[in-house]
Amino acid sequence: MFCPIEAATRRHSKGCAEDLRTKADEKDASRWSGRRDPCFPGDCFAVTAWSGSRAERISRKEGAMFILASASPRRRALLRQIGAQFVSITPAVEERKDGARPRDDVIYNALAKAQKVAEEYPDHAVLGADTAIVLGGKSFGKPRDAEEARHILSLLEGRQHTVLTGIAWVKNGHAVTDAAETAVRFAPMSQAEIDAYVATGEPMGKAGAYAVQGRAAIYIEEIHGSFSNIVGLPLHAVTALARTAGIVMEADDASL
Ligand SMILES: Cc1cn([C@H]2C[C@H](O)[C@@H](COP(=O)(O)OP(=O)(O)OP(=O)(O)O)O2)c(=O)[nH]c1=O
Repeated sequence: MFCPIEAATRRHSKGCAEDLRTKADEKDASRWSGRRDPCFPGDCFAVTAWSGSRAERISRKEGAMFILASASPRRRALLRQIGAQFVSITPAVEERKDGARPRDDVIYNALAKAQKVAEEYPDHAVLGADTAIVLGGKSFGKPRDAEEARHILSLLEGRQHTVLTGIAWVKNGHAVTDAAETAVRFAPMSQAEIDAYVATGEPMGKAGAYAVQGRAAIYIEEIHGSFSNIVGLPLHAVTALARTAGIVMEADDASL
């Protein structure tokens, strides 16, 4: 069952729920009242009633069942892989990476991304996600530049780390959240191998400075857990969470 967004946020971040609430309040205070009913199974919808220029692009995609709040081509590819019908909108969100509680951070960021888009499209289901890797209690996101990519890879090589992806569905002012964890063991890499890999450009835009679905695959010795989680969207968790919230991801989905 959906929780009110502010409650879901508060669970994962002391003080941050108020930040989101304040922004939303500034935009449209009335949106937060009268939207406290849970979303019942079968309460699905097609994304059809749009207005404005960005919405025109969206409305051409008939049958979209939800909005992916993401700029990530990997997340889009994963959802297409399972036949989900969606449109994507890039949210402008400042991501939180304080490192002390990485699981809370990825859930908070996923919720912030979904909530940002839901502010604009409050009647539609919105999916947000955030991926980080954790090694020795320290969390790493996307590298700023090649130097940082080399540094992160020099820490990962020859060791096991955890990939965490937070996910959040938001609809009608309510949210459900979860996070998936995958253990990944890197083979030892020489400095020359790290330099050559970074020179391909592949690490940029990827949490942990590598792409398991790309050239980095030759350095991945072991994976325990969801593969799609490493690539940015744990498909089992995403669909299971959607089901609990009564969100349908494709038009002819009869699983509810
Ligand atoms: C570890 C790993 C991450 N990644 C990617 C998935 C995500 O796109 C990215 C993690 O960064 P995120 O900040 O989670 O996502 P993003 O900035 O790409 O997209 P958005 O915030 O708009 O949703 O790293 C891979 O593609 N392969 C991998 O092996």
